[in-house]
Amino acid sequence: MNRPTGSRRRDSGPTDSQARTADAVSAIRADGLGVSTGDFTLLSPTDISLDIGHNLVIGGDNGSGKTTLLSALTGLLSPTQGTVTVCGLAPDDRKSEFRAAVTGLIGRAPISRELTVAEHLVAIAMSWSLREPHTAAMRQLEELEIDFLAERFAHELSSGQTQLMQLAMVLVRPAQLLVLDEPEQRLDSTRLDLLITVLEKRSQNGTTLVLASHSQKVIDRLGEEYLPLTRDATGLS
Ligand SMILES: Nc1ncnc2c1ncn2[C@@H]1O[C@H](COP(=O)(O)OP(=O)(O)OP(=O)(O)O)[C@@H](O)[C@H]1O
Repeated sequence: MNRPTGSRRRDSGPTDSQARTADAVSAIRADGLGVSTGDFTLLSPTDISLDIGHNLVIGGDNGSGKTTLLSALTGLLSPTQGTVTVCGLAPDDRKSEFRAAVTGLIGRAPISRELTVAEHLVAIAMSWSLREPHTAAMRQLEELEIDFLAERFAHELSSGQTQLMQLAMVLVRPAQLLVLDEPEQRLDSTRLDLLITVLEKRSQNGTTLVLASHSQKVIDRLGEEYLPLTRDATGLS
């Protein structure tokens, strides 16, 4: 059974309003959540109890089930055993109530060759009815220090710049809970420090972060709760 290895909560804890909300609903409640296909285990049974306003980093070796777990938490994949709620809802990425509460980056988000970097973010900001979508888009690009790429087409970027753009596409819209799969991918150490600072700010503003990561820096700075996944014997091939 996978379980978090104990709490490393911030001294300050959640704000009063977060605590009140947490009384009513958890960020994540998973009991024996598992995924298997035939006799092969993708994710061994996993328990998670995470309060709103706290962060979870999921670690573990390659193939231990991190992406599978994030996919189950975001409704991209259905668990084959156990139960799970996220922000009090059954994960279903086609339900507008769930999409309003939970967003994330798992793998690559689709991009259009017809749109510039800024236009991708403006489209997302408009779809979430942000009042000044262009301003919101530019602010987000500035926060990740890629505003100089605003007028480039999205397919004209380096791999690290593409990663930052994809993170910006997720960060530009509001969400209670943010799920990121190995956000450190393809980032140099300066950009990784910047990303961690941006995520710390989101966390301080009340967003719950759920990250999978191989980066010790991410684990140390964002992993209030740490869940190292292990593969079940039946998962070894
Ligand atoms: N579509 C699939 N069908 C069958 N098995 C799969 C599928 N996707 C992943 N797996 C297997 O499930 C297990 C967990 O994969 P997963 O991608 O969740 O691991 P991970 O911890 O995210 O790995 P990494 O650190 O390499 O990203 C692996 O053994 C993998 O080979």
